[in-house]
Amino acid sequence: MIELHGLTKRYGEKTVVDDLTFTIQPGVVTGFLGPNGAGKSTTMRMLVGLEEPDGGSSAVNGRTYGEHAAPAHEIGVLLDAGARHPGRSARDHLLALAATHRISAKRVDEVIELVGLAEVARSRSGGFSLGMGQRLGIASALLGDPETVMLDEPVNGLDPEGIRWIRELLRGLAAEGRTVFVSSHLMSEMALTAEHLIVVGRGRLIADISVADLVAQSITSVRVRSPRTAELRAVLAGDDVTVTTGTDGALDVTGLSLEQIGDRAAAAALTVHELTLQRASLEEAYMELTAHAVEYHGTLTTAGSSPIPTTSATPTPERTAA
Ligand SMILES: Nc1ncnc2c1ncn2[C@@H]1O[C@H](COP(=O)(O)OP(=O)(O)OP(=O)(O)O)[C@@H](O)[C@H]1O
Repeated sequence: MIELHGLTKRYGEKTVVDDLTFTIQPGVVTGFLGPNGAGKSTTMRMLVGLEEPDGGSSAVNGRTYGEHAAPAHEIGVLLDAGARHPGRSARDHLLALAATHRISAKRVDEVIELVGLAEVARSRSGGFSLGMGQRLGIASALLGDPETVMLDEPVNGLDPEGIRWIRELLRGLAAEGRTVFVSSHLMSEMALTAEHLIVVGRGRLIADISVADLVAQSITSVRVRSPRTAELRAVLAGDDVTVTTGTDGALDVTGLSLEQIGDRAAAAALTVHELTLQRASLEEAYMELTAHAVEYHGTLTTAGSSPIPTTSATPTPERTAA
């Protein structure tokens, strides 16, 4: 388990991690999401004592990182896959790490096998591709068979097969009852890997929410199709109701539930050929959550997005029909 209480970090005038409080539970993969510069890496670095917080506290498996006598058995981390001597082989790199915790060479060979580096384990790691480096970083994290695993952007540089492999690996580690905390700025990836999400923007907590709840909150409108569109439009009209017509003639309705629409159509004896909930994709829900927290905008970023909900209890803002 990982616990943060009011964790805060400032660099000069800028607060890059701002009063973060949340708990990462064992048994599920928790995704740590946020735009570039949101403070994810800084948070992770503080959790393992690589940065000193300016406020708040954190604990891994019930104790601060520094209180653990053998931290590699408590928390395995991948923070920088390039952090290795290029002249050393993968095996020697792992043996050196293993020596700090009296971990056996047998365990080194096990993790090499687990991450699929057996064929290149004795070659200079300086020649490794980005993906091979990520695999070596993951092997380092797993070396101590830790209860908690924390990986910063582990899919960086992996090919599709590698991405699928890490997804299954993380889910497997969680299924064994471990705490798995993994950062990404890609919702699409986290949607497939994580069951729970911590979303941050500009150092602040935006959402602490299960993927299932985020999906449930992302219902944005109801699509209804009828051969008597004009009459249906009239019976649905109301102050807080927005009805737009799609190119195929179907109506897209916000402000009424699926049941209310069905009841009104039935009361007016209007035949309905389709009545479906339209959900924003998780990617859209995430973009809405973080719209105001994106620090570095590309030229294609649209202006005037919805306000950010500040807690998990706040529903995803509804997409307004144009
Ligand atoms: N050592 C440092 N000195 C000054 N500013 C820093 C330092 N480390 C990080 N920052 C700043 O802190 C902010 C948060 O950075 P951080 O790397 O934690 O974000 P991130 O969410 O991991 O982003 P990314 O997805 O781009 O890796 C950024 O504005 C970054 O420029």
